[in-house]
Amino acid sequence: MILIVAEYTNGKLSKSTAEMVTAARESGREGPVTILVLGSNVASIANEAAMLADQVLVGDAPVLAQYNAETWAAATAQIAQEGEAHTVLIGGSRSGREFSPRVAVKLDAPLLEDVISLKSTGAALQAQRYTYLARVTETVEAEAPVTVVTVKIGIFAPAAPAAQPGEQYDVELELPAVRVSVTGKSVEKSSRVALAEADVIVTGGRGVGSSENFSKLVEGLADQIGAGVGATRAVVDAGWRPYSEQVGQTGKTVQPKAYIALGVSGAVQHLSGMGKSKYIVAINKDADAPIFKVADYGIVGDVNEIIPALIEQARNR
Ligand SMILES: Cc1cc2nc3c(=O)[nH]c(=O)nc-3n(C[C@H](O)[C@H](O)[C@H](O)COP(=O)(O)OP(=O)(O)OC[C@H]3O[C@@H](n4cnc5c(N)ncnc54)[C@H](O)[C@@H]3O)c2cc1C
Repeated sequence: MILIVAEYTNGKLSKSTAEMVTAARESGREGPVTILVLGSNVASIANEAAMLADQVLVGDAPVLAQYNAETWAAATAQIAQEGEAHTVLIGGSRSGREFSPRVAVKLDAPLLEDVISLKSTGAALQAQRYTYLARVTETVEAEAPVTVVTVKIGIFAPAAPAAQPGEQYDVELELPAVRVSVTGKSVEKSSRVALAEADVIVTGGRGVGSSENFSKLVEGLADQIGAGVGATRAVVDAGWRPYSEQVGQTGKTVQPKAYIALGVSGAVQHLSGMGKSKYIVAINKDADAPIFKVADYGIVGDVNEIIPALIEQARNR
C-alpha cells in the first residue's frame, strides 16, 4: 500500500494531504492509497480523509493531542511495517521534514526529499526535486522494499473528494514516552486565509511603492475578496512584509485558482513559486514586464489608480 500521513490544522485536513493523494495516484504505484490520521479526537478529520483515499487508518489517542516528532515517527513506522507499505508519503511541512528522516531510519528506507513529481519505473521510484535554489531540477531514483518521500507543498493539484468514502479502521499504536512537549504558543493574529490554503492570492511587488501602500492596496483588495496575501522577495527584503508571505524559489510554492500580481515584474525566481496557478492576473505599468508572458489577464497601468477603484467595486458588490 501507499501510506500518506495526514496533515491538518485547526481541525481541518490541510490541502497538502489532498496534494499527497494526487502524488500517490500519479506515481502509478500499486496498492490502496491509505491515509493515516494521527491525533486525539480526530473523527472529523478522518471523515474528511475518507473522501480522498481508498482507506483511512485512525490512530486516536490522548498522547497524540500534540504533534511530536518521536511519536509521529514511531506510529508511522509501525503502521508502514504492519501494512507492508512500499511507499510512505509525508508532507514537506516543517513537521513533516522533522519526522520523516526518523521514519526512514526506523524502516531502514531511503528518503526522497521535497519531491515535485513521482513515478514508478519498474521496481524503482523516480522523483524530481529542485536543487541549487531551484535553478536545477534533478531526477532521483530509489529502489528498495519501502521508500519514504516528503512531498513539496503547493506542487501537486489537490485531489477532489470522491463520491463514496473509503473504509476507516482504528489502529492500536505502541508509542514511546513523550520527551519534548510544547509548553507555550503565541499565534500571529490573522483572520486571513493561509497562503498554502488560499484559492485566491493577491501578491504585491516593489511596484506598490511602500509598506503603507502594500497594506492599503494589497491587503485592502485581499480583504475585500477573501484572498490570501503574498509578497515578492524585493518586498520582503525591503522589510515591508514578513518572510512567511514570500512566494517563489526561496519562499512558498502556491497553486491557487487565481493569483493577482500587483506591481510584480515576474522574475523567474518569483514565477517558479506561482507559475502553476490556474489563472494569473497581472497589473503592471510596464507593458513589457515578464509577468505578462504568463498572465491570463493583464492590465497595463498604475496600481495606485486601478486598485482603489477595484476595492471600491468589490466593496459595493
Ligand atoms: C537565488 C535567488 C532567489 C530568489 N528568490 C525569490 C523568491 O523566492 N521570490 C521572489 O519574488 N523573488 C526572488 N528572487 C528575486 C527576483 O530575482 C526579483 O528580484 C524579485 O522577484 C523582484 O521583485 P518585484 O517584482 O517585486 O520587483 P521588481 O523586479 O523591481 O518589479 C517591480 C515591478 O513593478 C512595476 N511597477 C512599478 N511601479 C508601478 C506602479 N505604480 N503600478 C504598477 N506597476 C508598477 C514595475 O514596472 C516592475 O515591473 C530571488 C533572486 C535570487 C537571485
